[in-house]
Amino acid sequence: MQVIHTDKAPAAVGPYSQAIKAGNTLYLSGQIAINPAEGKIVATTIEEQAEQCCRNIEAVLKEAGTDMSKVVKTTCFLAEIADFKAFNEVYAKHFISKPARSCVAVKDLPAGALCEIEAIVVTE
Ligand SMILES: CC(=[NH2+])C(=O)[O-]
Repeated sequence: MQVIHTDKAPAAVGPYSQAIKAGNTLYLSGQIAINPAEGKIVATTIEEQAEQCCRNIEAVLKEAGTDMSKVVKTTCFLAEIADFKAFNEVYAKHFISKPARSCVAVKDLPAGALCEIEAIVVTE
């Protein structure tokens, strides 16, 4: 088991790692729209927050030596299901390979985030 950490993605806001590699599978913790340089959520709209989540995921994947094309499954959490369409438009620009996905609306997300994305990657 290998812990993945990069300063180019936000530090965890709780007791978890940014990602854990176990065998040829990489499990990414959920990313909310924390800007790693600021250490807080700066983005205000769902589009901006979705973009920051994707950038954070890309940074963790890069640290692990992989990329978005290897993501096999994501789980997406929205604070408002009304954001589904706008969220999808940003998400689709990053997850071009269309991994399997579940997307649900939840009551609240950490730090008042509007969205959170977690991902599973199978490496070679
Ligand atoms: C943001 C997140 N991944 C957590 O578990 O709080």
